[in-house]
Amino acid sequence: MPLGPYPPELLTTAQMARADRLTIESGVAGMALMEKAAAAIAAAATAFLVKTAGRRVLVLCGPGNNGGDGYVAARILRSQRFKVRVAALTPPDTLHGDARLAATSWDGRVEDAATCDFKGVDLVIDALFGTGLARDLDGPTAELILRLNAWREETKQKIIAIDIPSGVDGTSGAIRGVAVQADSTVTFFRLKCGHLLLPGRLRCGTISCAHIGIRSNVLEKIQPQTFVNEPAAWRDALRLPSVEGHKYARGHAVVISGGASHTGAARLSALAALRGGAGLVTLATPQEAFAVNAPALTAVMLRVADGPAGLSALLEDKRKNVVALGPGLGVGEASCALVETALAPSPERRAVVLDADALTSFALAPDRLREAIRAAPGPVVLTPHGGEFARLFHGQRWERTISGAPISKLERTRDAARDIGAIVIFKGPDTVVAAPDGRASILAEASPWLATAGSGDVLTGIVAGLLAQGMEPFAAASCAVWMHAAAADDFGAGLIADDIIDRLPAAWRRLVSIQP
Ligand SMILES: NC(=O)C1=CN([C@@H]2O[C@H](COP(=O)(O)OP(=O)(O)OC[C@H]3O[C@@H](n4cnc5c(N)ncnc54)[C@H](O)[C@@H]3O)[C@@H](O)[C@H]2O)[C@@H](O)CC1
Ligand SMILES: Nc1ncnc2c1ncn2[C@@H]1O[C@H](COP(=O)(O)OP(=O)(O)O)[C@@H](O)[C@H]1O
Ligand SMILES: [K+]
Repeated sequence: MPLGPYPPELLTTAQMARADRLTIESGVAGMALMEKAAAAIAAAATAFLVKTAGRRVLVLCGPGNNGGDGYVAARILRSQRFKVRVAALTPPDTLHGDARLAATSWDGRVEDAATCDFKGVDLVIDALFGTGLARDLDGPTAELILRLNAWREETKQKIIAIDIPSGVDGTSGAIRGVAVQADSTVTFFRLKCGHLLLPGRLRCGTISCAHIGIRSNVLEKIQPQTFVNEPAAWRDALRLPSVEGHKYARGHAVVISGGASHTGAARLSALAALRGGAGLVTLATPQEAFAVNAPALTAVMLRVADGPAGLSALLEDKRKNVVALGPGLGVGEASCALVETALAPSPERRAVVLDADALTSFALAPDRLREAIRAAPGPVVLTPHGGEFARLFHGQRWERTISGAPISKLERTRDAARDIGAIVIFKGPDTVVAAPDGRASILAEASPWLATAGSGDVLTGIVAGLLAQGMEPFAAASCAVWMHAAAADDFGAGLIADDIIDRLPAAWRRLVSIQP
């Protein structure tokens, strides 16, 4: 995971605007923030130009404060003797507030961005739109961005975006019409959700976050609920084995196997639960699959449990504190009944992890699952991929709000968690974890090699393993997603699901080395 670490909180564009406002109200001049923002951009540009021995910079400025940052950066770069051109979407004398002040600090020529050329340019700074982008881009602005992206493609020259590539929605990561393809993005104070959510993340290039004089105590008023999924967000909730501990102190997870011809998935989950740190893991198998499972297990224990009655009998052992089911389970009423048994009210606060077929089985009856989760005494974690999410939460099909703003994967996950009353891990390249109380995390980066059969089954097991140890459920779900990605990162190219399990100790070592 080469990106980050980033500051922990992620903001919406509205929250970022509030952070700016609160800072300005506290007595810091808007222009002072802009000078610092521009200095960070100029430093990034200089580093790039020195590396490539480039001298000619084109700054594209928009109508708001993002454009303002651009004018100031242009001035700083010219003072460093780079050859700087500025091209603007609107004439500088039509700007307002700090942007106008910033534009007047540039005493060079201002070209019309609609017709400007990129001849001989070594680097473009994209200062068209930042967090104030309010609607889809079209007309000459859209044409300019398409021309800019084509120039980058053709010449292999680079683009640095100020705050966010223009056209990317900072809150949702959606592309509003068209968007700049940047090589590097310098944002301020905190990342915005749209920097990590797809497709926005793919437009940012490398992301860095500069401090511009906004104090972190503004966050006490803003109360962000979304976090970068990095150890800083949950490391202090992690349970490590204690010197006087024993295996039962680390919990006992039960994973339910499918029938004789579908046993591999649950075995992956079971072994991952053990590597995830559960003290004991039992694979509960139907009798018909016993002979298939038995020779394939060593540290994972095996018990026969046929149907709901068999599972109930197994769960009479109160020390079995987590049940995970779904991988290879089969879709249908039999699986619904097993899920309901796992979730059934009992004096213990047993945790339940539902994945794959355990979710799809309720596609036609999500209310039935909602009821069972409501009655469940312990925490419940659902781990859908895109298809499973769509099947289970098909009511949430709207892509935009009435005002036209895109609804993000983050908001859909948060709504789903609230609606169903469980922690939801919405998997994919930008995995989002959301809790019913509104907290959410987004993974900054994961190896695309994770898109391999059985990889999700491993994640299910890691979640179960962490829950077995009594880790707080939202933290456990986020930590599992991070460990899964860290293990894949450690292995590198050519990974299959079994390799993720083998590399979990490397993820543990990284975590153990970080002080809470
Ligand atoms: N004082 C501040 O508030 C600071 C702001 N900063 C910079 O300011 C940016 C935010 O500034 P603004 O809020 O002015 O917003 P932007 O500069 O991102 O854009 C807002 C302007 O674009 C117009 N606009 C929005 N969507 C459009 C569309 N689709 N087509 C055409 N025009 C459109 C709006 O009417 C407005 O004029 C940040 O991204 C950051 O770069 C930084 O300098 C730090 C300090
Ligand atoms: N392109 C990708 N980049 C990074 N991670 C991915 C990508 N595609 C899938 N993943 C991750 O791989 C896992 C796949 O899970 P899932 O779709 O359930 O697979 P399976 O059912 O085969 O186990 C999830 O953790 C998901 O987040
Ligand atoms: K920009």
